[in-house]
Order: sequence, then C-alpha cells, then structure tokens
Amino acid sequence: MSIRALFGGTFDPIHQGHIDTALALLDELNIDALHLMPNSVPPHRPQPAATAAQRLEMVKLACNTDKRLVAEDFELRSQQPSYTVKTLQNFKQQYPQDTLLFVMGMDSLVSLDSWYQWQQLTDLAHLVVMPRPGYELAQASEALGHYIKQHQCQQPGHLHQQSEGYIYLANTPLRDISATAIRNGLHTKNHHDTVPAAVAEYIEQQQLYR
Ligand SMILES: Nc1ncnc2c1ncn2[C@@H]1O[C@H](COP(=O)(O)OP(=O)(O)OP(=O)(O)O)[C@@H](O)[C@H]1O
Ligand SMILES: O=C(O)c1ccc[n+]([C@@H]2O[C@H](COP(=O)([O-])O)[C@@H](O)[C@H]2O)c1
Repeated sequence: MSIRALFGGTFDPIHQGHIDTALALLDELNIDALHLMPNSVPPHRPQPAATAAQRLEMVKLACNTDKRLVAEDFELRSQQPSYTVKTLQNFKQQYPQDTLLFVMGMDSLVSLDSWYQWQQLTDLAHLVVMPRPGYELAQASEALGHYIKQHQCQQPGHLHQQSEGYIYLANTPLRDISATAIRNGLHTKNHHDTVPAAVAEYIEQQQLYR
C-alpha cells in the first residue's frame, strides 16, 4: 500500500511556499508520490491571471525538483468547478489500494466549512494541513474547530494504519510567500527568491504578472 498525496491549488503561480513545504512533507510522512494539482475552475475565488496551460507548465517545471513530485492535470481535464470531494472520489477509484492524503495550508483548513460537501472529505482521504504564517486553528468557526478536534491525529504513524478519516497538522517549515504577493510584485522584481528558478524564467519569458 502506497501513501499518495494530492496537493490542490490554483498555483497562479506555484511558489516556494508550496514547494518547500511539500518537500518537507514527503519526508515527514514517508509519502511515495505527491501530486501537485492545479484546479480548473476554482470554486471560491476569481479566475486565475495565468491560463490553465501556463499554470500546469509552471507546476511541471517545479516538479523537476524531486521525482516524488507529480504534475497532476486531472482537474484541468474538466471545465466544471473543481470540487475536491468529486476529485477525491475519482482518485479513490483510481488508486483503491493506496492511503490518500489531501494536503492544504492552514488558511484552507480554517475555511473548510465553506467547501462543497466538506464533511465528506474525511470519508475519502486524510487531510494534512501545513502551517502558514498568519493563520491558526483558532480562526476556524466553533463547529469546524470541534470537527477538527474530533478527527485530529497526533501521530503520523496512524495515517498509515487506516486509509482515510484523520486530520493531521504537519510540522513543515513556515514560508511567508503567497501567489497574490507574487502577482502584485510585492516580493521581488525577478521572482527568483519566491519561485523555483525555472518557474521564474518561464514567468519572464511569458511576460506574466506584469
Ligand atoms: N506559504 C504557504 N505555506 C503553506 N501552505 C501554503 C502556502 N501557500 C499556499 N499554501 C497552500 O497551498 C494551497 C494552494 O494555494 P494557492 O495556489 O491558492 O496559493 P496562495 O499563495 O494561497 O495563492 P493566492 O495568494 O492566489 O490565494 C492551499 O491549500 C494553500 O493553503
Ligand atoms: O471543494 C471545494 O468546495 C473547494 C473550495 C475551495 C478550495 N478547494 C480546493 O482547495 C485547493 C486550494 O484552493 P485555493 O483556492 O487556495 O488555491 C484547490 O485544490 C481547490 O480546488 C475546494
């Protein structure tokens, strides 16, 4: 049985906040494959600045960092809103032998109760939550906070013992980087400190985020 992680995002663009944390998570949880999956029609936000093809290309370039990283185009193959529940149902069918992890940052967890059929997510996968500067568990609503406590698992080893059902708060490094700040030019001009070098070159070549 393999440990397969799915890390969904708008990735407009993918940045070191995603990559540094994903790489740390591979080791923390002994993950065999981590799929970085750009969404097609983000359910809860304005449409991305870069095209789907550009976002996928940047994810592919970022995946060259480690062979356990996989650029996943599953959601981009549909024009429907990218509801995570639907995606996980499909992955569960595709990889019935694997333990599935759905990876997100703390900002996503604290608003999880706004997601489509959110209480079904833990029926389909474990949720793995990475810390992010400015976000903490206390920002979740009372009902969501209670739900998280009920499902929380402290020992990473427990994730290997059942194939879904837990919420695990990871110990990945804090990275104060956001795609919004990159798009708005708030980090540095040439992006080299905030995105992988190949992605920075692609952004320049495609004249993105000007
Ligand atoms: N610096 C970070 N540290 C930890 N998790 C992060 C970080 N940046 C993004 N994530 C997580 O990665 C997933 C995809 O994020 P997304 O592609 O929306 O990036 P973002 O930087 O949050 O973008 P934007 O600023 O456009 O909202 C989300 O679950 C988010 O919580
Ligand atoms: O299923 C939902 O209702 C839902 C609502 C908000 C976000 N998501 C997913 O969560 C991931 C991170 O979203 P975002 O907006 O932070 O890039 C991405 O895979 C989204 O498709 C999913």
